[in-house]
Amino acid sequence: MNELLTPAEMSRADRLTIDAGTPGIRLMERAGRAVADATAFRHVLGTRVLVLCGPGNNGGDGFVAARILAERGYAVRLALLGDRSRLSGDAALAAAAWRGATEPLDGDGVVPMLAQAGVVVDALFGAGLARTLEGEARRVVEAVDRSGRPVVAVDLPSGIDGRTGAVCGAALHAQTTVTFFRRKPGHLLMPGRAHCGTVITADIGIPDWTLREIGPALRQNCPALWLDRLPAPRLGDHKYSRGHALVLSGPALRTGAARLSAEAALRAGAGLVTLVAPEAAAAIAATHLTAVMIEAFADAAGFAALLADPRRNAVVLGPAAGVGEGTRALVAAALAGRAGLVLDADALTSFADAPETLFDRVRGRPAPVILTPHEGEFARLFPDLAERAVGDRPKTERAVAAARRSGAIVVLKGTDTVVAAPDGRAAINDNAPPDLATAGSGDVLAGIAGGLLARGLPGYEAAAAAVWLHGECGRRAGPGLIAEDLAAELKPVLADLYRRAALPPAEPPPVAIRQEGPTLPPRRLLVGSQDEDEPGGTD
Ligand SMILES: NC(=O)C1=CN([C@@H]2O[C@H](COP(=O)(O)OP(=O)(O)OC[C@H]3O[C@@H](n4cnc5c(N)ncnc54)[C@H](OP(=O)(O)O)[C@@H]3O)[C@@H](O)[C@H]2O)[C@@H](O)CC1
Ligand SMILES: Nc1ncnc2c1ncn2[C@@H]1O[C@H](COP(=O)(O)OP(=O)(O)O)[C@@H](O)[C@H]1O
Ligand SMILES: [K+]
Repeated sequence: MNELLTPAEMSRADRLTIDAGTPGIRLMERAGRAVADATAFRHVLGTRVLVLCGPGNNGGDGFVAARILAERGYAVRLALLGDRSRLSGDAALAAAAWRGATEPLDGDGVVPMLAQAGVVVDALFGAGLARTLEGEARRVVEAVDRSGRPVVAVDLPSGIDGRTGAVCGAALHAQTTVTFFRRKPGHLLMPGRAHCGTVITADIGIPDWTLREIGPALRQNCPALWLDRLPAPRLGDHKYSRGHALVLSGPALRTGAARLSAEAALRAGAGLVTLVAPEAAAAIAATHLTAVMIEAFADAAGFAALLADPRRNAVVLGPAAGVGEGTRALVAAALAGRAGLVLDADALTSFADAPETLFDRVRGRPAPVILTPHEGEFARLFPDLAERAVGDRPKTERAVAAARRSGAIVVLKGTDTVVAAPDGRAAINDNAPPDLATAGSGDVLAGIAGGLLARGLPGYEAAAAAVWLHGECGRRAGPGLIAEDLAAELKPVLADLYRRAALPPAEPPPVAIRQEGPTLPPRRLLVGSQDEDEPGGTD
């Protein structure tokens, strides 16, 4: 269930299913029924429902939902953007089965309709949104948003680009979004994610084999991607078999960032962690660290000598390391060695003037390199791929392009952190709370990634697991968290993961929407992971 389908890939899944014998109208019936279920789940009988339909199949789903809700006894009012005679295909069939009135829809007329509505079903535009909203379509979307009425969005909140998560001129904010078969990148990428509310993924009868044909590259970051590479400690393990991570400290007054990384690497399960520091910094760090060991070095040659022991299999370099030639030399020394490498913060910024000199050393290196830039650092290394430079190119594509260019695993951080590999794999993370936007939180992430490299995880899996674990730690630590709180949360988070890994494989997910028969009670739907209070929890 963690595959993400672009609208083009979804339309291919649709086409493959239809070609294999399921009529399109049946898919639309199930989609509309899922929307009706989700609406009825949150809004009791007696709520006035306003269904706003657009000119395509998204509108067709709206006609079906309207019919089913009316059959269930809801007072339903339906308005259509554009001319009914221009509806075609399945949408025309769905409209023909709607027995109520079809009112015209425009920016002025919708205002009194909204005043009477208890809930709005947004079936204006979904996967087929093709350009910036303008004219009446835009005025309607803006009026609905201004009204503050709860919105159940069909597939996507109208105005959100399903491929990129971008707002195309204007976009609704939904309380619930019901999508079909698999989520779309726009449900996870910002700002789309902030418009979706709770995302429900309904099974409408598209078979999983279509995914094999399509081969989607994008995933939601979740344990299924990497849990098999993260075994619980085993009988017979000893600390050296669990790997040894080195974390580079900054100078005397800047040791905190590396200490955060080092403790996180140890909590993530590296058998040993050594903080390596210039003399004066080592003395200061020594007053703060216990299980983390400390070694001092004088210069890049001394640092390289510390890496010579092949058991030292992971290095974290960058947090508060300082920007300039000194850090560049340390990065070069680390890249010349055989350890897996996490380059963060100053280790990235130090190459802003000549990123190719970094990438030249990364490409073809046998051990993995993980780069963990936030958007600012990313723009320094990949100016042509920066958010501001690329218009509507989504974060996923920018991260994959950067991974291909650099030869590294790229973790492009933010609310919607993307992990990308040079081979084109990419995962979008959605479990991180905004509380993580606090000083030092990125240092903890770099440390977790380094700890997982030390444990032997491959680069992509280490990076994706680190991002997810970091998000879970943030959720557990909760509001008011500071970076110091995060690493300790790895204990319960890992305990839970190991328990999960030891369980027998899960039952296949329940069929979401019953296809025929009476339409009354809401049925089980498949719900996004963050939404335990939705109908997925009932049956
Ligand atoms: N795929 C599946 O498996 C299933 C898909 N299903 C449903 O179908 C939906 C996709 O349907 P879709 O392809 O007809 O696209 P949709 O979102 O209705 O929009 C197209 C219409 O909008 C118009 N239009 C576009 N942009 C515009 C703008 N800015 N401003 C104004 N107009 C604009 C565009 O006009 P045109 O570009 O042709 O001028 C066209 O008329 C999908 O989201 C899901 O809900 C389900 O039924 C179950 C199975
Ligand atoms: N609004 C947010 N929601 C979720 N995670 C966030 C948010 N803002 C930042 N983060 C996460 O917090 C971390 C911040 O890292 P970074 O910007 O390097 O900060 P620092 O350098 O202070 O450690 C990253 O992992 C980022 O993904
Ligand atoms: K919609």
